[in-house]
Amino acid sequence: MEQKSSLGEEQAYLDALYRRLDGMRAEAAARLAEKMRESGGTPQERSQRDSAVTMYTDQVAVLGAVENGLCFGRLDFAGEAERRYIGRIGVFDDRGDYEPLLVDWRAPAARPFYLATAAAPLGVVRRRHIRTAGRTVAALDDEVLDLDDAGAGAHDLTGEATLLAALDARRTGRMRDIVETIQAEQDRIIRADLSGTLVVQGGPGTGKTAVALHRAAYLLYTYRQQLSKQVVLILGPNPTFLGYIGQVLPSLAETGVLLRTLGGMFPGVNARRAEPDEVAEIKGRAVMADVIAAAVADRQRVPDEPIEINIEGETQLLLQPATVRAARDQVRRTGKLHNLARPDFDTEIIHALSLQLAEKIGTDPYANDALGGEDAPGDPIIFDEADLAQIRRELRREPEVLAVLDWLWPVLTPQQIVAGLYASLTRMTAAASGLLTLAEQEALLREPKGGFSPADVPLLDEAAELLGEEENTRRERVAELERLFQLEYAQGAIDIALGSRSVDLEDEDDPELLMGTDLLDASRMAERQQFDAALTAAQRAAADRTWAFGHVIVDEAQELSPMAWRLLMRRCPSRSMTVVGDVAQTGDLGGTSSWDDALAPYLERRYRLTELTVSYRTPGEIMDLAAPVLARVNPALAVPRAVRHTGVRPWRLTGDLSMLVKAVSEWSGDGRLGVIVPAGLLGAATAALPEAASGARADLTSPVVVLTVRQSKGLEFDAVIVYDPDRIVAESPRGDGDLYVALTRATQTLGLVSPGPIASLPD
Ligand SMILES: Nc1ncnc2c1ncn2[C@@H]1O[C@H](COP(=O)(O)OP(=O)(O)OP(=O)(O)O)[C@@H](O)[C@H]1O
Repeated sequence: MEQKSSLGEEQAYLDALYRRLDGMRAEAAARLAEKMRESGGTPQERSQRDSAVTMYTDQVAVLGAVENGLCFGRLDFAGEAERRYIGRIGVFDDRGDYEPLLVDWRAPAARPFYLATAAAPLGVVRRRHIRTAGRTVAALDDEVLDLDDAGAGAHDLTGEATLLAALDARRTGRMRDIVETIQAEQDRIIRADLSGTLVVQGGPGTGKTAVALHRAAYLLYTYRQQLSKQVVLILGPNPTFLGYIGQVLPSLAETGVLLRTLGGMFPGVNARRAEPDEVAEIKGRAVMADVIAAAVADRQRVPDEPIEINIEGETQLLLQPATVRAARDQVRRTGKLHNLARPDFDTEIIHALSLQLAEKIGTDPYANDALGGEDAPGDPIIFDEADLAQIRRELRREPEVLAVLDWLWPVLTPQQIVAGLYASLTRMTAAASGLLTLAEQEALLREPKGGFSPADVPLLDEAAELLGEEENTRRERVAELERLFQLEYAQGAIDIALGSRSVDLEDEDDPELLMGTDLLDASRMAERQQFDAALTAAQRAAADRTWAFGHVIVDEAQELSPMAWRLLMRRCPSRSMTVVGDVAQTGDLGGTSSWDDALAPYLERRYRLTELTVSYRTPGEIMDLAAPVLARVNPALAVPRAVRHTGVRPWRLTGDLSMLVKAVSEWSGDGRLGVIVPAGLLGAATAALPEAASGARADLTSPVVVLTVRQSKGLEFDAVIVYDPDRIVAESPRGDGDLYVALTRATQTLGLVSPGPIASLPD
């Protein structure tokens, strides 16, 4: 009875909240439409109008994103009968004195919702979880924070019933936000200080990714002024993963974040080339910074023999190796970057050539005499400074001189340095001898066609740092990107006006690929804004290789190579970072098994390490099976405590791929099944299961998905079948870590299919 009246009471409150939300939406949409209709005006007016369009577009997006689960909690405080409703955004009454109707979950006033316990109630007497379906209240879970209950419950879970309902829910192939059930240990990380580097170590399913995303939302809310200008970067391991998490931030009403993989961190390059793990490992080594530096230095040539240069087809000058060496050393001493130093090098060489030319003309007055040889030789000519300047100007126009300068000190792009290295063993050896073995150097050689791999990106970045960009190249690139972004931006504004949402997901494909509305509309609108584009800070950051982010969040951070860390640290000079990962799950050969090893070069030990200890994903029965594998990977790491047991032990079948096919066809679950196979069997397994989605860009919303361990990283499925665990272990030096990852992807059930007895797992 009491429950029923409470439901009615909460429904009435919810109805009022949604009415207010509808009102706010209508208002924002009307303002946006009005601003979009305006045209003309002074440049300043146009720029103000564009800022307003950006602001209202954001507002419409935010208000659209909070439809589901707008309000999910209520706190009742002791004494003064105060109540606070907690939700996705803050909502104020539009009448009277603007009473808060809903407190944003990120506001300090909402914190007791996540932290209050019976032992430390923070003034709260009751915490209510309001579960909704659309705009209807579906259920209420009350916790009375009573000291008599303090210490009860195995895990001190907050809102246990709501949490378990969320954990038991079928997976959709897209990650959901956890804003309704954030646990205390997670809340402390989400709201940790912005400054400094925070490392979050946690076993599989402890909510690291969820925490990282909510932290981004929290930081943007709390430090909006600062971070909306400087942008928060979230770096994830692969495009599938970014697709998986891509909806979380918009559902939390945050769009001002840049999501990227390492392969997308060099503007203008879409690094998707596949390569063997062993090759990626070599490219990730710290010593590659020296190899790239040597490769740049190697392009500053000193010839073995004097170079003959013909001036106007008649006078021959000789450029001596010693002259070139002296010029090169002189220019190197200035410390300027390679491309930016080229004019200095030109000056040195032209100066030397001009003296030579002057001397030639001076001692042979007929040399340049158009009449030639009739007159008697005169006295040597003395050149003054103006004559010499004239000679230098002429030399700078001589095609042969220019060609020689280009050969001795070419202006280069980072792509030319890196691809040039891979294209020639001579170049490779010149740069890498003493740093890499000959076999390693040879392993890096490759066909020039086919683009770059993700492991090349830190090398391109390193080269860019050493080359320096010529201002006009940079300006041209930014202009081109601005043009594309104007188009995207215009499209985004139209999409939002039509009520759909857009995410700033990494665009792996054609950046001009527009969806939804008519391209013409978008380009017309882009034209209108040609001169005063309202690029968002995130868009600017995406286009600018040297952008310094306000905060960087790295997920699956254990996979980053030393070279990748180097790139990332350059993008985050403030070292305000959240580094999230599990050193037991490292799969990449260039990744780390120790946070100290990875971070010491930049931070020494000045980082805060915190741990997540409870696994929300993986049931106890599966965690028990995985525990001995973890002990082999790193006995010092604790097995996360599973938050729930399902009563279903992992099952096993013996047989080959046909047995796997049978097991998949007999799977009767109505959620999603992940089939994890050794990398060497992906092709065969995909062929055997033609209905399943598969591979690097698998559609995770399909009922059955076939993946390698690497591809399954960070993902989860209702049920998982792992095929041939021993082969997974045997395939890589990090095989035990891989098996640990594979075993811990299921939220409900795990099955093992193997051609024989499984040596890598206990019976
Ligand atoms: N407080 C919570 N409330 C509800 N669900 C949660 C909570 N914390 C974590 N989860 C859920 O547990 C699952 C695992 O979370 P997540 O993927 O963030 O873990 P992870 O530590 O990143 O795992 P992995 O190391 O395997 O990548 C997700 O479905 C997530 O939504």
